[in-house]
Amino acid sequence: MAPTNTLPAWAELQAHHEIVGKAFVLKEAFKADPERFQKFSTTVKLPADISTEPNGTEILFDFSKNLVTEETLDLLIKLAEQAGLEKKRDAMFAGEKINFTENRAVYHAALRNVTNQEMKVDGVDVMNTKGGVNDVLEHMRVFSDQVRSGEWTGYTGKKLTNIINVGIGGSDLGPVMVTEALRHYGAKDMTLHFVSNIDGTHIAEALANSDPETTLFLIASKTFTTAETTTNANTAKQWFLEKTGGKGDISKHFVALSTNEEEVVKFGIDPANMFGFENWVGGRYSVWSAIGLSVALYVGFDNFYKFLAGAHAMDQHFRTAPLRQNVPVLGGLLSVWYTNFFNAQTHLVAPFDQYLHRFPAYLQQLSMESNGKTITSDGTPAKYQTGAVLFGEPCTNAQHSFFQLVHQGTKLIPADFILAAKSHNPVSNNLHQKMLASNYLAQAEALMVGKTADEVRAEGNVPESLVPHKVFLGNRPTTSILVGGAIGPAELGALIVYYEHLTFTEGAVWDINSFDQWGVELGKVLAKKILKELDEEGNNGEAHDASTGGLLAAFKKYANLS
Ligand SMILES: O=P(O)(O)OC[C@H]1O[C@@H](O)[C@H](O)[C@@H](O)[C@@H]1O
Repeated sequence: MAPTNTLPAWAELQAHHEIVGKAFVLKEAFKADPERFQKFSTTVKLPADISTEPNGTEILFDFSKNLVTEETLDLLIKLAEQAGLEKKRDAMFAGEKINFTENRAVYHAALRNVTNQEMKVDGVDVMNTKGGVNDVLEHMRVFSDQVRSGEWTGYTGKKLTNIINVGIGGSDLGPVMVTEALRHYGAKDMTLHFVSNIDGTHIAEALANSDPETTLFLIASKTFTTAETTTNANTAKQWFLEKTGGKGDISKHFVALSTNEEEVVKFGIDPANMFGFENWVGGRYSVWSAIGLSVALYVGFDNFYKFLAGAHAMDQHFRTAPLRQNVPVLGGLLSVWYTNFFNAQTHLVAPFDQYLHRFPAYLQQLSMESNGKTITSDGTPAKYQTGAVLFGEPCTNAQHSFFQLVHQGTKLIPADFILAAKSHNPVSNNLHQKMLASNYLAQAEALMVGKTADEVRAEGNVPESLVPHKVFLGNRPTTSILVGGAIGPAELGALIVYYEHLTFTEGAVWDINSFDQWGVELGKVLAKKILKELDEEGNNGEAHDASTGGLLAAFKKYANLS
């Protein structure tokens, strides 16, 4: 396609930013238009049979505290249309190979296609084919039921209650985030560990309090060749065999979640205990696949299925809602607006929800591995900014640390705030949840209205020299997401998919391939080479630049390597 910044709507947006965007005062917009909240907010309703609410949970997306007018949204949608967003979306759902640098379809939506719509890649029905989506789901159901009920036992006949997931990147972040988010639904007799880091501390700490008789290892790796995962898995296998004096039965204690049967078998896992998926599932989208087995084990298959169903509901919304009411599209276009026209560099996501404490970390991979790209579809560098730096922490904690910069720093930090109306833990007569909600509301309002010098003075007793320090410029944009019930599996599924398609929308407009990740390769290759050098006697890194060589030599000296 033509470079995004040469599309007619881009120039229109630039002109609109000069005239309207730069001068836009959010609090004035609310005064001028009493309907602004209604006009700029949209509610998505989940099906009742999967929701935490009897009539179906509503999720309200309030975009009204963003620096936009109706004309801004119209122009952004025009840009999306000119960039071919709908065509690209439909191509993804049609199983076309839109991941063109790896010649792969991007079809993780099939994994949560709970209405069993026809979905095909290369003419093959991925849902109902042997070993396809429905078969793997059934395998996951049977296995998770057996482990949870105690029918599947370890080599001494004991129930497996200690689950260790070994995986990294998408094979870790999704399972960790989702099991934490759904802890309320988790089996009370189960302990979960997630080992990802090559730092031996990670596996050592997980094994330290584990009993081999009751431990189940899930070796989670799409490729089954990732250095961290294969090394940690081998260490786990060695530990298991040593601890059981060679009597331990690998087939009862190790299962593989992977696309690579050959490597799984080489490792020593019975293919019958392999839960497969296809290469059209990107690592960062794999929690919906067999990689989500830890979730199914922990919260039970029925809840895992509701998680998929909530995700599917958001897929349906993204596929069918008009762009102007399409929440992931609006979220993505707002990100484009701030990134490309306001020169914002970041995207803050702050869940007002302790269970969602790993949500920002999960979104970092989703967003930054997808859209941290410079090269556009024709192989030339983008002449505009792409992926923002996504960061976040749960609130209210974040308010007591980096929110200083969000309120009074020199940078524009567009922020998303997420809250559930109902807490799973309404302790102290729901006081905590009301305080949480008051902060959720107050932060967005404070960021918008700010505080003028006159308002500071009116508070009295403020020395004039302090006044500028107490001024808040305000006019800082937020999107508020309010889940109408509690965050259960379906609500969580829908929230994740909101961000997936928001990321898709950004990538479609920026004309980049959001589905590869070549940028992670260079460091991996170099690390392999350096690992050999660490063992080579007399090699003091002479082949490297002076800094790398100097550090390598110093490491060898301090670590007593020759
Ligand atoms: O699941 P695998 O094959 O072990 O890969 C883990 C991760 O490996 C990283 O190198 C990739 O950048 C991620 O996208 C991926 O999720």
